[in-house]
Amino acid sequence: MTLPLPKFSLETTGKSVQELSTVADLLPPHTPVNIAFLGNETHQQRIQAAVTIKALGLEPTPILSSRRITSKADLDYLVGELKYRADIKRLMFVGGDPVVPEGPYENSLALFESNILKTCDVETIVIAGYPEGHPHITSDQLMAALKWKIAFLRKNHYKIEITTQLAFCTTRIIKWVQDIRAVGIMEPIRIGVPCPTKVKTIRYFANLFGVPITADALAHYEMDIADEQLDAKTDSLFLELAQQIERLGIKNIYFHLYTLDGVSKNTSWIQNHL
Ligand SMILES: NC(=O)C1=CN([C@@H]2O[C@H](COP(=O)(O)OP(=O)(O)OC[C@H]3O[C@@H](n4cnc5c(N)ncnc54)[C@H](O)[C@@H]3O)[C@@H](O)[C@H]2O)C=CC1
Ligand SMILES: Nc1nc(=O)c2c([nH]1)NC[C@@H]1CN(c3ccc(C(=O)N[C@@H](CCC(=O)O)C(=O)O)cc3)CN21
Repeated sequence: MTLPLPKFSLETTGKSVQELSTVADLLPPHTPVNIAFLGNETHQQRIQAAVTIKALGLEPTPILSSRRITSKADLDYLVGELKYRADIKRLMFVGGDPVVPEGPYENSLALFESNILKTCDVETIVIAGYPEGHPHITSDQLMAALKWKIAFLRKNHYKIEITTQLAFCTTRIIKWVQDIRAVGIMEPIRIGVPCPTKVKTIRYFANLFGVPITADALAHYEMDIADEQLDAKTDSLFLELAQQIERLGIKNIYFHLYTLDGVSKNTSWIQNHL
């Protein structure tokens, strides 16, 4: 079965970026690769990851976690190095997990209002979407913030993309996409779904990110029968999403692949579905 993965993007971390070399030759040139902003990694790792991704002919998309940026100098240093050393064209902004911000930026709205966007001179700004909601932020709050960010970025003439949090439930994903389109947000949406990954790993990250594992997800991933050490499947979720999106005539939808057991594990899976 060939699944539709046109123009997909991937996510990596500082410590696992080297693994990308195993798939780089298979990927379309300039495939966007997000660099997760993890609390236990350093700016050096994030910058090196961007340099590595660029050298592989792919497009680094560093994520800035607003709440983990400790000062304006910290922000200027990180973004300056990403621009200078990896010539980044894309940057993703998220609120970030710390309950109390570690510096002056409470959320991505605050980062937008600093002058970082002007100084970093990137073409595409990516913001987050939450098809399954967020454990600490209400849907109304998320929608208000999304509208604010879109209006701000449109006014400032950026290319905009929305990349979603890990999501498992086709019904909720489709409903969320329709809600976004219904308020006139027609920009590209990359739906964040996991590649085949150990059931144990999926449960761990879903719990960490506050994404519920519904009955729908259990069925789509065959997680209801799977051993914790076996891989959860992904094909039926992909196919069903793609079919529904096509049937409903929703345009500008892509997939963002989370390779939570490491990208080298998913090399042949990605290759088979390109
Ligand atoms: N999608 C992803 O790949 C990632 C998502 N996150 C999650 O994203 C959340 C929100 O990110 P965005 O949608 O970019 O938010 P945002 O920065 O655009 O803010 C949206 C609204 O949520 C509030 N908010 C943001 N972070 C919060 C938090 N940790 N606790 C309570 N309220 C918060 C903001 O004040 C604002 O009202 C983060 O808190 C984090 O849990 C974090 C890292 C990566
Ligand atoms: N609320 C929230 N916080 C986050 O930090 C976050 C999200 N949501 N949503 C998705 C992204 C993806 N994130 C992550 C976080 C950790 C790994 C990670 O540790 N990966 C392992 C790879 C696999 C392995 O070999 O086991 C690594 O070592 O990099 C990957 C993606 C973080 N992200």
